[in-house]
Amino acid sequence: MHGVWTPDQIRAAEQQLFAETPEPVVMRRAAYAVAVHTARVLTDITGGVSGRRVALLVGAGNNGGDALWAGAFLRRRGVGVTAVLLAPEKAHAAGLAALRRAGGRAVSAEGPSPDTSGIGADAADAVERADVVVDGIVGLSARGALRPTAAELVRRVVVPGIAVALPSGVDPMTGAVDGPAVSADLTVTFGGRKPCHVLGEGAVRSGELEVVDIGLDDHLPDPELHVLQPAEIGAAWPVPGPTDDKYTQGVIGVAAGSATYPGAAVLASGAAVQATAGMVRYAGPAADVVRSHWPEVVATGSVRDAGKVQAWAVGPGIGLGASGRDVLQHVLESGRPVCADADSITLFANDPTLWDARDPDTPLVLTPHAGEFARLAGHELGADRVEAAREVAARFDAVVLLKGNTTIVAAPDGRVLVNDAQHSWPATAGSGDVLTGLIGALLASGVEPWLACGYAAHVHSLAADLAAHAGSVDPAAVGAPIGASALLEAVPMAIREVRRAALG
Ligand SMILES: NC(=O)C1=CN([C@@H]2O[C@H](COP(=O)(O)OP(=O)(O)OC[C@H]3O[C@@H](n4cnc5c(N)ncnc54)[C@H](OP(=O)(O)O)[C@@H]3O)[C@@H](O)[C@H]2O)[C@@H](O)CC1
Ligand SMILES: Nc1ncnc2c1ncn2[C@@H]1O[C@H](COP(=O)(O)OP(=O)(O)O)[C@@H](O)[C@H]1O
Ligand SMILES: [K+]
Repeated sequence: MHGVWTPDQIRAAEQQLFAETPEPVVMRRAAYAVAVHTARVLTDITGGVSGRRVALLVGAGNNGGDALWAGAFLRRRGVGVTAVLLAPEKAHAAGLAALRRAGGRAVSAEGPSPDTSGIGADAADAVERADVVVDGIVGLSARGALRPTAAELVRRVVVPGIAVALPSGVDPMTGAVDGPAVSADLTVTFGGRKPCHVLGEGAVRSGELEVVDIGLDDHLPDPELHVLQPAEIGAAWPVPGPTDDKYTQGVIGVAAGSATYPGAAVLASGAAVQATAGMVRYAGPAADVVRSHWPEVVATGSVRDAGKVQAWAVGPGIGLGASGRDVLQHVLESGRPVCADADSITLFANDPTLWDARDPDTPLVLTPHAGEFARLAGHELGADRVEAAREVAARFDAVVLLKGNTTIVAAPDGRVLVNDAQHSWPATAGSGDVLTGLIGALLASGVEPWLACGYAAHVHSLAADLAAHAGSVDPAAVGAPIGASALLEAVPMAIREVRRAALG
């Protein structure tokens, strides 16, 4: 599991570190790493380092200081370095002096004769002629949208960009972007991942991420967020062992679909069939359709005669009427872990007395998309999706999986997992039904609910990616849109992939 720390946590750890290692030494350590990675990118794209050109975009704080020191190190390797200073009077003095000593140049972003968009000729020239641009505009202390001159410089960058700490223009806490922002090919960050590297637009804008050790590790508290790694998902994914039979692996009950929406039942049941080996029971009006698609499912017409299960997946397509309500109430009273999705969530929002049906000691997972989340929370989902999910998880004492390009999984005790899909192929009708089946199957196997959601979200987005690329894992392959059935079909491939990662 990778940890993710807030800017405040990182800053506090830095202060502790500075008590044993002077701040300038730490900065040079960070900057040296930026220089090493910039040299690597220069070599990748131009075949060498010496004689290449780098433009540094330098803001008013220590982020600019990092960039200036990195420029000084690059000069020593024969790189032509020009620093474009956004606030010349506030530029990091020691970094600027080091760059100049090494033979680097510094120009003002706005002078001497700015064009109509406020950029000076020397600055425009430096950005235009660079092989690589290093973004040291703003780092951990970024506030709000980029100011106009910084925004204009960022708009002009067309060559590969290396972001120092984080891509400027991205909110460090939420990853949200408001106006122009750097789209980095590579982000070199220090001490640990920050929320903007794994959330929303920020995850995309960060490009490849290099986390550099600057000595913070011993000073970092528990991380704010967690990101699961494929290998740990693969190692934990339940597969049958020598002494297992169909019952020992957990039986999942699927209560989904209706005469109008039989597809939801087929997709959720199919996902449960493919996720784990045990047994899937289906209960609802789509029993015949489910049986015809998945003959291995034991299907009945009603939750009341479904038989014994270890967990329930409930909601997709059950409707908002009395029968849907009755189904939800029944599974909540079963004393088994429940993954409640889709109509279940709206039913809870419409009738809060349903919460009373729940056994307080039995885990509940809620999997809303943004619209369902607003109904459940009683307010719109804002830019801070992590805090929103955390608040609702605590309020309802449930694990909340908030769907989207970045999936957030919040536990009632405040732990948060993040799954960044890195693509949008799952954005297709019915793919949520597949996710529900995956989570339910993992719950039935006894996987802890917070992790079950994290494992399922990862395998779900990976399955979509594999399906879109017809099974190819070649990053250069071109994808094509898929439907939920194709995603479902790719689930075993995705499980194989994470299990392969676990083997090393
Ligand atoms: N401490 C250390 O030794 C180490 C620190 N490290 C590095 O320091 C970085 C943190 O440095 P920091 O705290 O100085 O702030 P930073 O992120 O550079 O930005 C602050 C300036 O930006 C400006 N600004 C703000 N918002 C803006 C906007 N929207 N658009 C435009 N400008 C905006 C604002 O300007 P002002 O309002 O003052 O005019 C403010 O002064 C960290 O990310 C890492 O890179 C590493 O070297 C490891 C060791
Ligand atoms: N832009 C996106 N990028 C990646 N994943 C997405 C995106 N939009 C939605 N998803 C994922 O697709 C699934 C959609 O679920 P849901 O909205 O419930 O669809 P449905 O009700 O049609 O099954 C969720 O797993 C969600 O996280
Ligand atoms: K930056």
